[in-house]
Order: sequence, then structure tokens, then C-alpha cells
Amino acid sequence: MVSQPFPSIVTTSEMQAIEAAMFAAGLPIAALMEKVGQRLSDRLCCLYPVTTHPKVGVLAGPGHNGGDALVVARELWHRGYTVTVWQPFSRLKPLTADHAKYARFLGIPFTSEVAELATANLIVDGVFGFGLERSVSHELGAAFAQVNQWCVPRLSIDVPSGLCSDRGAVLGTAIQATRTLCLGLWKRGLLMDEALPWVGEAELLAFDIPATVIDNVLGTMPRRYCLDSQCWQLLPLARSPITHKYRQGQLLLIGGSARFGGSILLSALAARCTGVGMLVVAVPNSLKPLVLARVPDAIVVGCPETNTGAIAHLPADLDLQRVQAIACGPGLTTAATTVIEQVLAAGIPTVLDADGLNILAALSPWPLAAPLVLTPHLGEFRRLFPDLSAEGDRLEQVQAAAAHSNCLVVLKGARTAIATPAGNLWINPASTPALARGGSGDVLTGLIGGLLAQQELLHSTLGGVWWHAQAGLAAAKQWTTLGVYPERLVDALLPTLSAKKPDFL
Ligand SMILES: NC(=O)C1=CN([C@@H]2O[C@H](COP(=O)(O)OP(=O)(O)OC[C@H]3O[C@@H](n4cnc5c(N)ncnc54)[C@H](O)[C@@H]3O)[C@@H](O)[C@H]2O)[C@@H](O)CC1
Ligand SMILES: Nc1ncnc2c1ncn2[C@@H]1O[C@H](COP(=O)(O)OP(=O)(O)O)[C@@H](O)[C@H]1O
Ligand SMILES: [K+]
Repeated sequence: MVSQPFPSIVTTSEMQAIEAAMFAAGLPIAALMEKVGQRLSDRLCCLYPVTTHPKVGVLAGPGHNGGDALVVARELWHRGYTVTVWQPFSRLKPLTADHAKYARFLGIPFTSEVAELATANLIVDGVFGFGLERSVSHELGAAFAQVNQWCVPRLSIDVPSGLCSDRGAVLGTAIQATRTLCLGLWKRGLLMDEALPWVGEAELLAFDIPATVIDNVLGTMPRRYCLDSQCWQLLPLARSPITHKYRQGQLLLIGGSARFGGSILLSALAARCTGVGMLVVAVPNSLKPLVLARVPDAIVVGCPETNTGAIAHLPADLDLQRVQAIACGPGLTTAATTVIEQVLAAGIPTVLDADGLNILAALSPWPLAAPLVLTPHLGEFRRLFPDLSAEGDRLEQVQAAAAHSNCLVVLKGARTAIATPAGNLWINPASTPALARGGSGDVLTGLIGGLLAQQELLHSTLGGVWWHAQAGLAAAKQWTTLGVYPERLVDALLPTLSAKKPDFL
């Protein structure tokens, strides 16, 4: 278990209700704006010191996002930066108007020509936050496009201006941020795959929202959460000093074909990094020597083959009831329908991936007897849940899919989302495009499978998704985003874990 709840993800209306509850309880709006502005300024000074970024251009909007930006402008001015404010609006919210008045009193220059900010070393974007109600106007859009062309870091306050904070869609034109400091709680739209090119590096800047306020507004179920480094508390799995291999879980991996020989091997290499006690790998007969050569510790079961080199069926003497988990699908091809029927009938906790999912998609009704984790990428998801793909955005779709199928569904992508049948959702906010290459998903399947042989479904899945992405980040640091091929991803798994948990050595 993790010691704190994971940070919540909110919609605009939920965030507004949370702020309203704090204000109703007596916190002055101006006090919160000042606090937020100070925290933003402190973080900014750390990231972009005055010595390297002496000239700052501040884009200030009409609402409280603009108010925050003006507090930042004032603080930076006092801390020795040269600041210019671009404020193209004449009607401002009262608090924002007060900050604008005081900034002018201090002598901070204001302009309505965005081009005057072109020589800045840093742009602070405080035009719109979560209050954007409609598409940005043509003139404003043109200014945003101009700012986006400058070769300079752009720091967005709360949300890149122009981006919908609920759905992550661009409303006309948006500021393309290098970095976004999201205020208080994660806004849902920032964690959508399509928002990432606009959000840049996203970071949560907390401002001490009482947990009771969050719980009162969001209720208990269902909730959206953002994974964070607390996931390391789920890993590695505890091991008794007097344990033995049959107490450390037995995982059965099933996959591979003449066409796709390597993917199940990648899953096996990843699975053994989880410390699983016994690894059994079922592959077509012809792949047996390859797997044995690379994973000599595994029991490799050769299976009869179809004429296309897929597994025809699992051998009768393979006792599925002896294992604690099954991970099935990588490299299977869609010819292995019998295998999926055998696996699903066994009633063992199972991870289904790749062709395992494509075969399941063609079965009707789904013969589900066991707790299942489905790990589709978007293409597989569309095949699995064709009726859901037209409704809502991806997060709504994955939640609907989990409820509809009664399975834990992991929708893989830049920001992988995990949904339970009860409606709860977790998003992994940190990963790397280095993982966008064949075989990365096979590694994830093996990881979740190895963990699942030793503990329950949800923790195995959350821990596996987090560990996989963190290893990807570490590998990208060492070998660049071009060099994270799946074997290197596997090689990075244990060093990443031991760097986070030195006491585990
Ligand atoms: N009270 C505070 O001090 C706090 C401020 N925060 C900041 O406040 C922001 C939300 O403030 P607001 O609700 O004022 O929202 P915004 O600052 O996003 O501004 C909304 C204003 O812009 C106008 N507007 C909306 N869409 C427009 C468009 N397309 N073209 C022109 N004008 C448009 C609206 O009429 C409204 O006046 C957050 O994102 C955050 O930056 C909070 O994070 C923390 C608490
Ligand atoms: N742009 C990206 N950023 C972060 N992670 C990514 C990105 N693209 C893919 N991934 C991750 O890489 C893995 C790819 O899995 P998958 O598509 O099943 O590949 P394969 O079947 O070839 O192994 C998933 O875990 C996914 O979340
Ligand atoms: K903004």
C-alpha cells in the first residue's frame, strides 16, 4: 500500500468547487493568489536564475491566471529581473486590476505589442488558466503563434493558455509551453496524450489544499489519480528470509510464433526482474531452443504448432492450475484462438496483451472466468471496444471499457491510463517517447505478469506501469531517446529500482 492517496486529477468545475470551499471557509482570495504567486516565483527562480535569464516577458490575461502572472512579474522585478508585461485586455477582474495597478506604480513596463517581448530570455504565460470558456480570438491567436516561434523557454502558469483544461484540446491556438506549473491539483486536460506537445514538462505546484476539502468535493468513488513516486512503495515485493521458490509465485508466459519470435522472450526477460519464483514459458516447439538459450532458468514448454507456426493449443500435461498468474499474447498471432480459450477457462489471474487481445475481440461473448488485466494500445483498444470508441475522450472510453468488461484496463500511450470496473482511474504522468518502439509493450506484459504471480492485480498493474516508464526514463538518460531498445529497457529495470530503494540491496 502507499502511505498517502495518490494526487487527485480534477476537472475545471471540480477545481472551482474546491477553491470556492476554501474561500467560503475564510481563506481570502487575495491571500491565495499571493501564496500561489510566491510559490511560482520561487520555483521559477530555481529553474531560470536571474544570472542566465535576466529578461522576462510576462503575458498577463484578464482573470486570475493573469493575476498570478502579475504577482510573479512583481516578485521577479524585486528579485532583480528585467520584466515587461504584455497585457492586451482592458477589462480585468478586480484583483487582477489591483495587481496591474501596483505593477505600473513600481515602474514595470506594460505593452500591448507582443513583439516587444521578443528579446526576453524567458516567457511567463499567464493569459488563461482553467477559466478559458471559448476559442481564443484571431488577434490573440496570432500573438500566441508569434510567441511560439521565438527560441526561448515558455513557462505556463497552471495550463498553457488556449488549451482546454478538461479535455486537453487546443481552443483555436495555444501557447506551446516548455514547462507547465500546474497549480494545486492536476488538471485532467494536462494528462491527455494530445495535450503533451503543448504542455511540455508538467509539474505540480501544491498550495496546501486541505485533504478534507478535496474529499468533500470529489466524494469517495469513483476518483481519478495521478501516479507519483509513491509507486516505489509498491516495489520491490517483500521477501521472507525463509521463503523458497514455490512461495515466490509461478508465472506462465504464453506467446511467440514463427512470425514473431522475440516478443515473448522480451516478456520473459522482464518477468524475471520481478523476482518471480518460477517462470514457465510456453512457445511453439520451434522456438524452444531460442528461449532456453536466453532464459536458462525458465521451464520452457514446447507447444504443437499450426501450419503458420502459431501455437495450436497448450499441451495437455501443462497444468494451468499450478501457476499463480498467466501473461499471454505477445507474438501469438491471431491463429491461436484455442490458446486464449484454454487460458480464459482456467480462471487464473491473467494479463492479456497484443494478439491475446485481438483474439479476445473476436470472441462473443467473452468467456471471462478470472481476474483479467487487458493492456491494449489504442489500436487494440478500438478493436476490443468498437462500440465505445466513438463516445467521449480516451479517459472516458477507458473507464467505460473497464466497467463494461469487468476487467482492469490499461490503455497504453504517452500517458498510460488504468481503469477499474468500479470507475477509478490512474494516469502515469511521467514517461518518455523513447518507449515508442516495437517490443516496449512486451516488456510491460512480462513485468505486470511477474508481479501478478506474487500479489494482487491492481498493485501489480500500477507498480508495473510506473516501473516500466521509470526504467524507460533512466535508459533514455543513459542511451538517449533513440537508444532505448527493449533489451536495454530490461537492463535498466533493476538498476532503476535499486537506485530508488538502496536498502533493498
Ligand atoms: N484565486 C487565486 O488566487 C487562485 C488563482 N488561481 C489561478 O486562477 C486561474 C483561474 O482564474 P479565472 O477563473 O479567473 O480564469 P482565467 O484566468 O483563465 O481567465 C478567465 C477570464 O478570461 C475571460 N475569457 C475566457 N475565455 C476567453 C477568451 N477566449 N478570450 C478572451 N477572454 C476570455 C473570461 O471571461 C474571464 O474573465 C487558474 O488557472 C490559476 O492560474 C488558482 O490556481 C489558485 C487560486
Ligand atoms: N510517446 C510515448 N511516450 C511514452 N510512452 C510511450 C510512448 N509511446 C509508446 N509508449 C509506451 O511504450 C509501450 C508500447 O507498447 P506496445 O504499443 O504494446 O508495443 P509492442 O507491442 O511493440 O511491445 C507502452 O507501454 C506505451 O505506454
Ligand atoms: K496560462
